[in-house]
Formats: sequence, C-alpha cells, structure tokens
Amino acid sequence: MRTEILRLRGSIDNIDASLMYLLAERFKCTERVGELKAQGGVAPADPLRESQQIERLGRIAAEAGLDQRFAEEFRSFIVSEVVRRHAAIAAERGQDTVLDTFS
Ligand SMILES: O=C(O)C(=O)C[C@]1(C(=O)O)C=C[C@@H](O)C=C1
Repeated sequence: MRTEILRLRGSIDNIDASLMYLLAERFKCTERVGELKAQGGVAPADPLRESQQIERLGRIAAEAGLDQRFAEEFRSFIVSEVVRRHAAIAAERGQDTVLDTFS
C-alpha cells in the first residue's frame, strides 16, 4: 500500500508541476490580451467568448470523464482572475472608457 501511494504521489507531483507551468503560460497570454484590450478600449470580460469556452470545455470534460460542474468552476475561477487583472491593467493606464467587447 505505502509503495503504491508513494508512486502515485510521484505522478501527482509531476501533474501539479505541469498545471503550474500551463497556468503560467496561460497567464502570460492573457496578460498580453489585457494590454491590447486596454490599448483598444475593449472591455475586460467577453461574455460571448466565455459562453463558447463553457460549451467547449463542458464537452471536453464529459469526454474526459471529468465532472462538468467542477470543470466549469475551475474555468470560472481562472477567468475571473484574468478579468480582475484586465480591469487593473486598464485602470493603471487610466483607460476606463470601454467601447465594446472583443467578440
Ligand atoms: O479572450 C479574451 O477576450 C480574454 O480576455 C481571455 C479570457 C480567458 O481568460 O480565456 C478572459 C476574459 C474574457 O471574458 C474571456 C476570455
């Protein structure tokens, strides 16, 4: 039992590290999107894009055998942080006139 748990923990640690690297890459991309949106006077959040993500990731989660409610909570947790960051970038630049969403 101990040996198997220790072996599984090795894989869990590798998976957790991959998630951190993937999240860091994702935030690098969204940081740049935030700068471009602030420059263009585009709203931090894009509800149309998010509904497309919810639909797509729900399908992928079901296919992968992942709980769809969990998948949506995870997506929403990350995207909320992105939107908060986008609003902060816009505020730092004194860019509070929002023209429209990107979609
Ligand atoms: O695609 C965008 O417009 C983004 O700003 C990125 C992102 C995301 O993190 O995926 C974040 C906020 C938007 O509401 C939609 C998507």
